[in-house]
Amino acid sequence: MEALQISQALFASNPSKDSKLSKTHQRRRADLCFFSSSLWDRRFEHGFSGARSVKRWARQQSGFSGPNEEKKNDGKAVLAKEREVPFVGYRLESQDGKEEIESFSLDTISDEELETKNVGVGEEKAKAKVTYNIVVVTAEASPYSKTGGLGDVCGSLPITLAERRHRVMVVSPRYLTGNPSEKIRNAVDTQCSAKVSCFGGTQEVTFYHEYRAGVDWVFVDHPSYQRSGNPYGDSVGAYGDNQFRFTLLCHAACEAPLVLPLGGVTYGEKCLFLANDWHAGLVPVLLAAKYRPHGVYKDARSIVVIHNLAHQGVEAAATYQNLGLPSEWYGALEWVFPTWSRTHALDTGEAVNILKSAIVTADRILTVSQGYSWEITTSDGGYGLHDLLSSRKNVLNGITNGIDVAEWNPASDKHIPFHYSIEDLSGKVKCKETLQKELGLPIRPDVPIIGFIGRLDYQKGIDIIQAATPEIMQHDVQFIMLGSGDPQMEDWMRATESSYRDKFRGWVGFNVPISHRITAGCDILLMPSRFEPCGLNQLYAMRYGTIPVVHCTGGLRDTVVNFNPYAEGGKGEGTGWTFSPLTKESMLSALRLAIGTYREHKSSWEGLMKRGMERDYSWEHAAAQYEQIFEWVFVDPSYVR
Ligand SMILES: Nc1ncnc2c1ncn2[C@@H]1O[C@H](COP(=O)(O)OP(=O)(O)O[C@H]2O[C@H](CO)[C@@H](O)[C@H](O)[C@H]2O)[C@@H](O)[C@H]1O
Repeated sequence: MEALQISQALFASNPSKDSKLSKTHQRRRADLCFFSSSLWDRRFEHGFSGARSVKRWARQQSGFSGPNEEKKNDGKAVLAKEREVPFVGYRLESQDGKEEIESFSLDTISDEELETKNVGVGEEKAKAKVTYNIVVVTAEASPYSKTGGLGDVCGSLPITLAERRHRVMVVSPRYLTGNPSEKIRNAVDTQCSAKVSCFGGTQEVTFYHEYRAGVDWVFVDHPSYQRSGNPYGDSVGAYGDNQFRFTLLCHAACEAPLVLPLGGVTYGEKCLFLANDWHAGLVPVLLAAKYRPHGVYKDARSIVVIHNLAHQGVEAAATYQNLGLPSEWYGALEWVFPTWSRTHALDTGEAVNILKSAIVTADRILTVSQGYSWEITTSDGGYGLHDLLSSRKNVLNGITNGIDVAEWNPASDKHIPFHYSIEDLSGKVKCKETLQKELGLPIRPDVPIIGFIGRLDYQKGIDIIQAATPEIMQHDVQFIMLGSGDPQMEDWMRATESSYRDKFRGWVGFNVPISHRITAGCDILLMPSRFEPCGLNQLYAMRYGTIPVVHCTGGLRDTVVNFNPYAEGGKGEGTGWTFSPLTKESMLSALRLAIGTYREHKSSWEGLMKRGMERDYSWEHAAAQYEQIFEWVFVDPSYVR
């Protein structure tokens, strides 16, 4: 606080400097005078060293002066007016243009009402009535970076939110080596940088930007993101400095709305941060501890979105001092391991837990299905955080993920050899034959193919698959697994392939086109996940007429309806099989039912396929539910003031 007073005094007593500042700088300084001296210094420096380039870049982006053009990455220019003029803060607007807020409750509203209120009728995309400036902070966003479902969600939900007229920025690292999409290289250097005080020094990050599909994709550039391997690790294991890398991301993401004049205007302080998983977990803490005490981000809100509670960003307690947080905020991150999990007698179990800090400081908490939102409040599913999560139950919601229905569409998928639809399924049989040929399996359209796609991780129940494989192989089936992760499991897949040459294929690696071809070519998708916050592969499978056989947990329980052949006057209902408990025996009996139905009851099988294919998996419905949460988060005062 002392530092703050000094910086303000200095500021006030130096009018000569003021006169040299442009109006923009003065405006920025008005924001900045709330900052502590170190923050102020950084901003001040930024204002002089970076402002020229920021302004130049802003001109390119917005056409504020000079030709009214916006330069695209391919060198072509598009009129700035084609881009909807951004706004600062959130706006309330009814269809006839008058300002209005209509509030309704998710608990009381029916799905049909929600459709007509927000999802829209007919072909035209729905527009939100209340729109916000949204900053999605994430470790991955497809197609720029993806190791799993987090990338899918953060690559597609923002586009739907933007289509609904929210102003949306996605902030993620600019990974350059390893397994990045070439697309990340299209982003242009904004020549705008921020200095972050953490880990005992000052780190400079630079912002890159691409405006695509109505979304501002912002990439934080720093040497620590330029590694071989994937975003989190390489063949040796997880990177040792992931806490550092994602601390930088969080600091940078908090700066981005203040300093980046995207489309000519910054997002400003009245924005809503969606902090995804532990990697973005410091964002709510930074808002509360670093910015709000200085009057900045007082009107912002934050929601932590939990895609996977098993990963919490836990490190030794001593690392707290590296995070760039005031010492008095230690309690927010403090985490003590239970005695039984300590490694030796002198181990005090003291640690810092980044996801925990987000849970205790964010304004609201979201998970990616309703089932999972309940599971995480139980001791079985809460990974030690269940009591904390239960204590915030009133702001904890679950919204089932949607999918990118353009990328995952069997009628137009660029990765599959033949297209098909609910009206004409013939292309699926051809996809199956092509897949068998591609993988060197006997080409037999009559044999059911079982598929598995996913990280080779304990979460995904791969040990159950491993235990059940000898019995699965006794059936006349083919089994294809695609995955990477646990090296022992990778070896097991290779060994199993050589034991069952005509029945089993194990593709070790991460390959998006192959995942599409397996989804299209298989008949059954197996997901014995131990827990599954939402799960996307079962959604992709159902959209592709591939029948999911899943453990009845989390989002799998919420999205797969168990097959009942007697329902609907014998027409049957359901879209797959759900089994419980998670044992080899119950998985095998569900698989036996599926295989038997495939062989003996062709019309029931076709019914299963069609019911799955006709469901709406788009993000529209979920986006409307997100908007309800956005409305609530701004109705309440911020949780930490
Ligand atoms: N080897 C491989 N090659 C190619 N593609 C591969 C692959 N392995 C996995 N994938 C792809 O990665 C994605 C995995 O998504 P999931 O939702 O099934 O799981 P994940 O556990 O990563 O996500 C977490 O976040 C998501 C999003 O919220 C939740 O749905 C989920 O339950 C939660 O565990 C899918 O697109 C899948 O096709």
